[in-house]
Amino acid sequence: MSFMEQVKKRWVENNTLVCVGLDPDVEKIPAKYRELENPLFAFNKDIIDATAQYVCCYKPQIAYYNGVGLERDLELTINYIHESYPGIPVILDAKRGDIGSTAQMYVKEAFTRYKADSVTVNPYMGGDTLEPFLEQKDKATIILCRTSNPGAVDLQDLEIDGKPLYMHVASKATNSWNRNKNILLVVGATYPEELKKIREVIGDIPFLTPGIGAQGGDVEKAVKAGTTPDGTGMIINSSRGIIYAEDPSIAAKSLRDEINLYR
Ligand SMILES: O=C(O)c1cc(=O)[nH]c(=O)n1[C@@H]1O[C@H](COP(=O)(O)O)[C@@H](O)[C@H]1O
Repeated sequence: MSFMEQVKKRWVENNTLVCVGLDPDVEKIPAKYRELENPLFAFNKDIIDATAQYVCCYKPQIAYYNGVGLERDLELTINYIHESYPGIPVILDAKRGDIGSTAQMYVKEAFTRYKADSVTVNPYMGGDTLEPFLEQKDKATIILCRTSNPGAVDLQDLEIDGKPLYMHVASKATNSWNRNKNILLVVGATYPEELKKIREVIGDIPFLTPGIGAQGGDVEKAVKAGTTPDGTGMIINSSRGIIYAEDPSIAAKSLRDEINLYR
């Protein structure tokens, strides 16, 4: 099953738009895990077992593994999700983007080495850098459009030909780039007005929406602005808000229920 088919199935059958971000900081996880050979994997495994029934996706951020030389923990984590919870797709958050020949290697990294179902990419080097990803018909390419951070305004909001740069990204993603219908857009929950504006022009292309929980985005505003008329169309990510919660299972369930109140 393709990434999109798996996500749509989880949206409906598990009634959830929640994505748990697997961003374990080796300095912040409890001491009992730090002594183990694969500390991040052991930590993630407990989070995954506690939250699987409440999620439509998992999203590990590659820097938490590569940055500390624990890539093996990332491989073990993704394998564990595929083996123990088939049907829950994995987004590798790597925000890649480079000339075609290098992008081919990034494709290998995401889909052959790590066996992710989808990867985040930065489109600001242009359409040719996305091609190697877009050709992977069963995988999804998740393109940064309007990000959740305060500095998103610095460049993404600059007006070109009467509309902000992020709207140009949104229209290319709806038209020329999306011939295989395997694109999603990153639009942050911290900017509900932009979520609404982008939703108005892109039809039912799904959003990956980070920014709730630790970054303070408002769930009600984000859900009302970003969902499609059938109440889906969003993958709403929380990382620190769930993985460091006193009880990650309760935190994931509460987020699912809060989102479901508004869609
Ligand atoms: O592509 C992303 O996932 C992403 C895009 C964006 O605009 N903002 C953003 O926070 N993210 C990622 O989403 C996660 C947010 O983490 P928390 O703030 O802990 O929930 C991190 O993995 C970020 O790298």
